[in-house]
Amino acid sequence: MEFLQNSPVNKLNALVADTTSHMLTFLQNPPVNKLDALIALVAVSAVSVAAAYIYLKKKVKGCLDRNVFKDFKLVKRTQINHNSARFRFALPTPTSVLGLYAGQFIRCRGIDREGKEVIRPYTPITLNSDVGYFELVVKMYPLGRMSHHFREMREGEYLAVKGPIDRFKYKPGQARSLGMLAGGTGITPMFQLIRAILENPKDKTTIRLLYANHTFEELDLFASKFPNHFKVYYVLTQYHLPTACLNILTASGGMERWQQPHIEEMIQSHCPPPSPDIKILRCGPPEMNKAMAAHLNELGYTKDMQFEF
Ligand SMILES: Cc1cc2nc3c(=O)[nH]c(=O)nc-3n(C[C@H](O)[C@H](O)[C@H](O)COP(=O)(O)OP(=O)(O)OC[C@H]3O[C@@H](n4cnc5c(N)ncnc54)[C@H](O)[C@@H]3O)c2cc1C
Repeated sequence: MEFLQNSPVNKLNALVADTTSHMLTFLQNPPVNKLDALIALVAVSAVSVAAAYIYLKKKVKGCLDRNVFKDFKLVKRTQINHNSARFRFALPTPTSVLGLYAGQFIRCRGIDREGKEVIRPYTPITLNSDVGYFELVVKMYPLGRMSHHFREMREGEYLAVKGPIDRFKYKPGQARSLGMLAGGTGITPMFQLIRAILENPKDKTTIRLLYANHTFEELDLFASKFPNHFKVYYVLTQYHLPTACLNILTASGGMERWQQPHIEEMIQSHCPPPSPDIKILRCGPPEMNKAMAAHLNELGYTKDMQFEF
């Protein structure tokens, strides 16, 4: 009850009531001179601006706990292809939000095929504007421990989740331009960030994404809707690479697969050039991350200009 009384919404209601009562007094006792009228008008405007400020600044109260795993019910599972699926989890009420901001992710706990506990990070593709549920897109690897848990998961079962985890804190305007290097499911933290930036009309950050994959419908929609802010380059479809290189890029194992000289050329052509006001984000298989860091260092991107999810 005390929480309800002190909640930002209640404070807003109190302010609105206060403003209304001031306005009524103002109307019932019209000011005798212009100075009184001006003072009254300034007071009313100040209260209204404060009310709007509190409303806009109010923090979304999410459903997660940073220290304790909480269970969320799987309500829908949609197979995307032979090894990837979209999982929709219900939040406690239809109006609840998960409470994750751009750049943040969650940790999920599961059981591997040997019955041992396993914990892995995942990035929901939904934002706080999606109420009542959150969604994960998960690629399940044949030998992956958490992959096993997701492969076996059925609708009606619960997933243990904790968070948010925020190693990369994004603030609109923190970089003039973002370059993104993503491979496979490494797209999920990028997707969350791309959505948050493009859906915020005040955020003018430009984004260039180099994605080691085939096309991704949602990204194409963003690219056509925001041509000045967002460009995506698919490594596997836009470059007519020899079959050997395609195999190199699609498969995950082996460092040499990501060390091809043409990858540096792609970075040079499609990412913002090194500068203190840009950031290059990386997320993909470990071998890819390592090789991309080496390429970026070689091209003159300092540590401050890079971030690995
Ligand atoms: C910040 C962050 C967010 C992430 N978000 C998502 C997400 O939204 N969806 C998602 O599907 N994954 C995501 N991942 C990856 C996820 O955390 C796991 O690494 C992945 O699901 C594999 O876990 P596993 O236990 O099944 O595999 P493990 O048991 O750790 O690995 C077993 C084998 O699987 C293969 N493998 C594992 N990971 C990869 C990989 N990334 N690429 C290629 N082969 C691999 C390798 O052959 C490996 O030897 C994210 C990772 C990070 C760091």
